[in-house]
Amino acid sequence: MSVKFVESSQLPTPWGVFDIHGFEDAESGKEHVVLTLGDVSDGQPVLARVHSECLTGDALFSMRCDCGAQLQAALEKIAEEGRGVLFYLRQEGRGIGLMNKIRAYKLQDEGADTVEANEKLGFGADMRDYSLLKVMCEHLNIGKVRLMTNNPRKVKALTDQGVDVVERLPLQTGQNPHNAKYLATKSGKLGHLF
Ligand SMILES: Nc1nc2c(ncn2[C@@H]2O[C@H](COP(=O)(O)OP(=O)(O)OP(=O)(O)O)[C@@H](O)[C@H]2O)c(=O)[nH]1
Repeated sequence: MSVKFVESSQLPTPWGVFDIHGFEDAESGKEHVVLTLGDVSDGQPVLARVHSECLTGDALFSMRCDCGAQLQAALEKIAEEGRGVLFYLRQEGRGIGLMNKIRAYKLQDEGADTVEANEKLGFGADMRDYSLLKVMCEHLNIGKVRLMTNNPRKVKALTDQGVDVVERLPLQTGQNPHNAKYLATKSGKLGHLF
């Protein structure tokens, strides 16, 4: 594992002043960030969100997915509790990258669902790798989490790396007519729990 901690600083947000921790993967050149609020290293379960980058949803307000709404809801919930962690992983497009995600969108415009579109481009349905979470959790001394997700793969990924997921909290928000088919495919083909 070539992921290394780089530096920490502060990040004021509309929901409070978070700490921001930078990590880089020398092998892939990818840079990731983790936001924390409060003392997350005290051994108590930490309210957590593992979020994969979605430039279109997180930064450009896209309604084709539920990513931006989930990101905001997660930060709000962490702020409400005054303690928690957001792992922001730069695995755009479920790991296929931004340009390929736009190619996949075009195929979806033409009738494919989100899984078929990935496959037509020669990718698996979900190419994400969560193994870097181990280094991040160890660095922050996080051993137990209450995970905000609808995705059972994230629960398994953390558990496989020795992080105890003591609770899964559904994160259902951002549904709209533009993402109805996408969300139905996630629950029908990708095993998302809704
Ligand atoms: N390939 C592809 N990726 C997409 C599409 N729509 C959204 N994404 C990506 O899907 C990922 C969604 O990430 P998350 O919200 O962390 O994960 P999730 O699997 O939806 O699980 P939870 O939100 O935790 O329930 C992001 O990387 C998005 O860029 C799409 O149509 N095709």
